[in-house]
Amino acid sequence: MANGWDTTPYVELSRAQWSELRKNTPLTLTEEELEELRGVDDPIDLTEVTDVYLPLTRLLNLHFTGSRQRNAALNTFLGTGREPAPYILGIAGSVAVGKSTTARLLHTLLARWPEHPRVELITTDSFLYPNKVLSERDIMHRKGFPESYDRRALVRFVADVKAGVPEVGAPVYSHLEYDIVPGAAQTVRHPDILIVEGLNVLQPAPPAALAVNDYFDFSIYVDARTEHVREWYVDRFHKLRRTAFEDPKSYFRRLTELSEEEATAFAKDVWRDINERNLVDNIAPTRGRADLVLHKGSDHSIRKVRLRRG
Ligand SMILES: Nc1ncnc2c1ncn2[C@@H]1O[C@H](COP(=O)(O)OP(=O)(O)O)[C@@H](O)[C@H]1O
Ligand SMILES: CC(C)(COP(=O)(O)O)[C@@H](O)C(=O)NCCC(=O)O
Repeated sequence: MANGWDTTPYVELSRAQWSELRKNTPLTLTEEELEELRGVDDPIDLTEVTDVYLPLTRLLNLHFTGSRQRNAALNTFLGTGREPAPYILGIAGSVAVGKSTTARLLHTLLARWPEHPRVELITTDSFLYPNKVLSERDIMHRKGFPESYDRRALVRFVADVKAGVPEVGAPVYSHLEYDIVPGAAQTVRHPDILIVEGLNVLQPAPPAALAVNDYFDFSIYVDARTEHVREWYVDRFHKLRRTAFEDPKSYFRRLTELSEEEATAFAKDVWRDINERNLVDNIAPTRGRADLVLHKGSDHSIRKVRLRRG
């Protein structure tokens, strides 16, 4: 408080308060569609879509419109007739926190608004160096850490989309093969909205360079207590052992042969040595930079929302 003014840059709302802000936004998703979008071991239900995601799409729709108006003002000033630049939305958070479910849900929900039907999603794993390069640099155990990504290529990709390049290509990462797929590519074609999801998307740039978040119009950090995310990581690991790892093409196939106890110990070690370290050292410190924080409780459900207002 300075001179009686509330100067904190954040508004923190309980889930109940936030859900009021849905106003009359309609629910456009069915139970079957949600089933398709839900990540491995993510218990999200339609109540959470209604309470949390509908107000969020309402906010993003308003913000998108404001951003288009700002763009148009600039074009009028410059006397240029450029098409409006794509709106870029970043989504950050730990491994196993459920970022991909948030990203996939927003992808589907935002595309159902008439103002922005063309929404594309890219995950930053596409910009991980291939395993061969990671091995040569002796950083295979650092997959997911900032240095394991080709950050220049990622920034160039987002800069090109933002600049209105009609077709922008990116590599493809396979969780199954645990590597970049040789020769595979995905193409983003001038969307209304591009969602960029990944662990490190809120990391600041090195001096005199630009970071991917310099192109973001809005950013979301998916947050939970570290001990809860660890439990989710270990539970998901067990689930993956019974599903994806059974695939003959899975990089992790040998892990299906471990006993339950050995598997728990293995997952806890990977969590502690890789993912928790990355969370504590690189990811969590970027939370304050997000425009919106979705905070989850121990049962994965979103309990609080923090919005940056200035
Ligand atoms: N080893 C794996 N095999 C198959 N799918 C995986 C594996 N690890 C993670 N995934 C899937 O990849 C996606 C991204 O996971 P992750 O980076 O942990 O982020 P988050 O849980 O926040 O979405 C999720 O949909 C997850 O279920
Ligand atoms: C592929 C990931 C680095 C996430 O990539 P993102 O799309 O968030 O950039 C991560 O899911 C991962 O595989 N981490 C390595 C450690 C582990 O296997 O848990």
